[in-house]
Amino acid sequence: MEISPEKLWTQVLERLQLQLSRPTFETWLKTTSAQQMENNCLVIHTANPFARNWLQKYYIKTIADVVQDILGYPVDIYLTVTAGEENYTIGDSNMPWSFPIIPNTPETVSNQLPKPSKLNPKYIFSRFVVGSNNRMAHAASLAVAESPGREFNPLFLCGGVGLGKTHLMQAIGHFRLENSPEAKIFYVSTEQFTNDLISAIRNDSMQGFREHYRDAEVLLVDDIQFIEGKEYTQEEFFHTFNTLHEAGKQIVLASDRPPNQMTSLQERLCSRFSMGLIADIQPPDLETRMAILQKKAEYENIRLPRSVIEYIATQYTSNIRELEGALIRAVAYVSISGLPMTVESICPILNPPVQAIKTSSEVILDTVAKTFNVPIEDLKGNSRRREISWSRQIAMYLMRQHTDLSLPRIGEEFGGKDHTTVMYSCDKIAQMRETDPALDRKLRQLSDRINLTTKTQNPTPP
Ligand SMILES: Nc1ncnc2c1ncn2[C@@H]1O[C@H](COP(=O)(O)OP(=O)(O)OP(=O)(O)O)[C@@H](O)[C@H]1O
Repeated sequence: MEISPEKLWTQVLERLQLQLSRPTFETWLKTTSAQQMENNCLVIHTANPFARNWLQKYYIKTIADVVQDILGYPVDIYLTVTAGEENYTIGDSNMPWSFPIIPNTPETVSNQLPKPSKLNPKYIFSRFVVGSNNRMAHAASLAVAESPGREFNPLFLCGGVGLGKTHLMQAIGHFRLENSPEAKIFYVSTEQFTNDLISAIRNDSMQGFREHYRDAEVLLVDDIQFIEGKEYTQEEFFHTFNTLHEAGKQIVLASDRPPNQMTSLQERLCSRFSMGLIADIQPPDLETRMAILQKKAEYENIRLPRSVIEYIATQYTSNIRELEGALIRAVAYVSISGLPMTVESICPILNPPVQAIKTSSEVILDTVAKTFNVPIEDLKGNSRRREISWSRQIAMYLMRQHTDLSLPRIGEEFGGKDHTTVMYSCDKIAQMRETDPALDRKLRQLSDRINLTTKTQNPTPP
């Protein structure tokens, strides 16, 4: 069935209106329109660069899913703005807040050889701010980039969420490619490695899978903690690791914790992961946070008063992704509202997260169950009823914030859900929170309640 781009977009907007909160829809989507549809690419016109970049960052996948749902096949979504901005192409490193676009891939390619992921053009050494929190990780990454396979092999980068592990890892990849553009630099998430393995088994193409990964000159594997508990992936990764290591090829791994804290990791892998250099990244201090904001603003050509930089940097202390998110929100807000860029203008929209006190999964389940009036068994169950799955997603998100449990362990707390379900829920709530003030308020209240219960249960000794 042929459908015009305008009609298609009207249907997409109708559905998105139901899925997204009102402020989100009104601010970012209401003024969009479809321009054309050609070669499986739907071109959407957005009101201004901020709306375009915001949609690109937070809603491109949601939009693509809805379009695919209506058409029955995937298409690429290309967001544009009016005159003056057309020179940007998606994935262009000059584009403010751009992210590399990974085209929707039809199912049929799953039986072909694994494809290495693209590198984010922004994740280069020159955009990385070095501070006391990441100095060693940065120096080691640079050394590895300059002489791969020599000094630190493997290089194991570890640290909390949003602290620059992926950035450094990909910077190594960019550096190598700049020096030798034909080099086989493979950047994969552990998830992708596992998926490639599964599809190789399914398609009887293990040989191709092995040859592909063992052909890497530099293998960069992100989120290696997700290999925990996956026996067969560990087995296969062990052999890939050995082949590459023996051939003097560089391996770089990133994880949210060091190898010896990864549960259900084979002993032989644990010792291999630890045999090079383990470099950890800590949360940045105030000066480093300010320098990161400053650099980001310079690259994006945004003039930020020092007072604003200082204000944002003081509010967001533990996660650079959140710090950058706050800057994006502030810039978008002043651009749309027409207010000057001052602390007074932006402070109402910058609500730093409530400091989440570490607690037990029971406290979280209990608080969410009481607040939403949903039995704990339902939170742990498989019901897809809207209010139950919504409460479950919120509980998963809060468990990520208020505990040190890994995603697979959180999945276990919810009756054995897969870690990808947990990851999806956490990402979804985190993204919605950014643009939905009512949800943000609710999550703050919940965090406050959880903190209070935890303090009451474990009062600090006088
Ligand atoms: N030192 C830094 N200088 C400049 N930007 C940074 C720095 N550290 C992190 N960032 C930026 O913060 C964001 C999050 O970083 P990144 O994705 O590398 O974190 P991560 O540690 O891999 O997080 P996760 O554990 O969630 O995978 C990125 O946009 C990155 O460019």
